[in-house]
Amino acid sequence: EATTGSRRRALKKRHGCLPNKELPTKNRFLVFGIDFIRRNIRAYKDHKLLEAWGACLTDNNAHTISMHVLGQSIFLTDDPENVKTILATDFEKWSIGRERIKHISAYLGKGIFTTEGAAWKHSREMLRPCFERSQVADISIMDNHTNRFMNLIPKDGTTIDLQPLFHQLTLDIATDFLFGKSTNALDHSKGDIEVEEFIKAFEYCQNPFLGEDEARFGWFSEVLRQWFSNRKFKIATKTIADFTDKIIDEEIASKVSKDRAQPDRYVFLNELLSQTSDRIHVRSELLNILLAGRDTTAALLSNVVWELSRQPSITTRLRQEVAEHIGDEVPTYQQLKDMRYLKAIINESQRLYPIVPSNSREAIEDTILPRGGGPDESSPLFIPKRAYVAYHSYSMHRRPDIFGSDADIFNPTRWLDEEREDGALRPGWAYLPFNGGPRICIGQQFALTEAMFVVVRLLQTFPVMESRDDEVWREKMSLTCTGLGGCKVGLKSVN
Ligand code: HEM
Repeated sequence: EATTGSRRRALKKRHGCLPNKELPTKNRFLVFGIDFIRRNIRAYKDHKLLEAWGACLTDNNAHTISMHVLGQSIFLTDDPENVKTILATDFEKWSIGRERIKHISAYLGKGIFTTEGAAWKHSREMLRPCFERSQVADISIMDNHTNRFMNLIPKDGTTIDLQPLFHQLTLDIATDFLFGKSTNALDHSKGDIEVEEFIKAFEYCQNPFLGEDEARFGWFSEVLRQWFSNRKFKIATKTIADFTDKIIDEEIASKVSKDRAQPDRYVFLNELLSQTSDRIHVRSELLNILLAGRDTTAALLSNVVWELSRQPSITTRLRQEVAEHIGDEVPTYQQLKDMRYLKAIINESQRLYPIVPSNSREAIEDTILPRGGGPDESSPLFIPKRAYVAYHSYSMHRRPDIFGSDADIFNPTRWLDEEREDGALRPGWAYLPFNGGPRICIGQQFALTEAMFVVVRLLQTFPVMESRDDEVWREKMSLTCTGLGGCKVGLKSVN
C-alpha cells in the first residue's frame, strides 16, 4: 500500500508541481514562527496588518508564499488564478475552516455562514428565493430608518463622526428587514431594555476579548477567545436566542391568527417560515445573515462617505448624477441601479478598502493550486491536507500589473469603460469584494442598494459636505475591516 509520502510525490509529479517561495524567518530555531507572530502583533497595534501581509508577498517578489505558524502550514496568495481555483473550480476540495465553524456557530448556531456540504447547500437553496423577492421591497424600510438617521445629523456644519451612526442605521434596517421588528437603535429618545440587551450580547459574542483585552493581547485576543469559553459568553448566547425566538414565535402566532399588523410588507422571517417551520433552524439562519449583513454595509458606507468628503470634484460629479437621475425624490430601486458613477465610486472604495480584506480556506485533502510553484511562480503548487490558504484581496486589489500604475489612487473612472484610454477594465477574479464562486455573498444586491440609497439621501439633504479628518486611511480590524478614524464630516443643509 502506498505511503502518504509516495502518494504525494506521485501527485506532485503528475501535475508538474514545483516548490513555492517561503517566507524567510529571521531565526531558523524559532520553528513555530514566533518572529512572524511578533511582527504581526506589532503591525496589528499600528493598524498596519494588511500592509504587513501584503509586504510578505511584495518584499519577496511573490504572489504566493508559505510560512509555518504554531506548527501549521499557511500559504498566502494574491494570485487570482489560485483564488479562482479555491473558490470555484475546486470548490469541493476546500473548507471554510474548522476554527470559523466552531467559533461562530457557538453563538449563532448552524446556518448559511457556518455550515458546509449538504447542510450549507440546503441553507443556500432555502434562502435564495427570500433574497430574490426582497430586492425591490425594502426601499420603504430603508427610507424610514434613513430619515431618522438624517435627523440626528447637525445641519450647521458641526463636526460629526458618522461611523457609529452608520452601524446603528444598518442594524436597524437589517433587523427590520429580517425580523419585521427593528432594534430602532437610532431612536435615542426611548430605551427598549430587551433590544439593548440583545445588541450588547450580539456585539459581545463577536468580540468578547477585543473590548477589554485588545490592548494587552492585540491580534491574539482573537485566538484567546477561541481557547476560553466563558460564562459571560454563554449568557450572551442565551440572550440572543431568547430575543430572536420571541420574535419568531410572535410571527408564527400572527400567521396562525391571520391577524398580521402589516400584511403587505415584506418580512424575510415570514418568507423563511414559508420554507421551513423548524424554529431553531430559522433562528440560526436569521442570526447568520444579521452577522454577515450588518457591520459590512456600515463599514462600506463609512469608507465611501469618508472618501467623498475629501474629494470635492468626485462629489460634484456625483451630485450631477443624482440631479439628472433622481432630483429631490426618494430614489427607487431601478433609479439606483442606473447610477453608474455612484456604482463606480462604490467599486473603487471596495477595491482600495475591502470590507473583508483577507479570507482563508482549509484544504480538505491533498490538492493542487495552478500557480505559485517554481522561481517564476508559473508552475502548479502542491497543498497538503489541512493547510490553510489565506487569500489577500487587499493586496490583490492594489496590484499595479492588474489595475495599472495608479493602482494606489482613488479613481472611480477606472470602472467606466468609455472613459479609459487603455480599454475596458476586466479584473475578473482579481476583484473580490463580495467573494466569488458558489459561496459568493448572497446579500450583495441588498448591500449595494442600501449603501447607494443612503449616499443619495445624504447628498440630497446636505448640499455641503466637508471632511473633518486630516489623517490617511488606516484600518480597524475585527470580523470586518473599516476606517480607524471613523467618518468625521461637517454637513450643511444650505449652501
Ligand atoms: C458591503 C457589504 C457586504 C460585503 C462587503 C459582504 C461581503 C461578503 C463576503 C466576502 C462573503 C464571503 C465570506 C466567506 O465565504 O468567507 C459574504 C458572504 C455572505 N454574505 Fe455578505 N457582504 C456584505 C453585505 C451583506 C448583506 C447586506 C447580507 C444580508 C442581508 C449579506 C449576507 C451574506 C451571507 C448570508 C453570506 C454567506 C454566503 C454563503 O456562505 O453561502 N452580506 N459576504
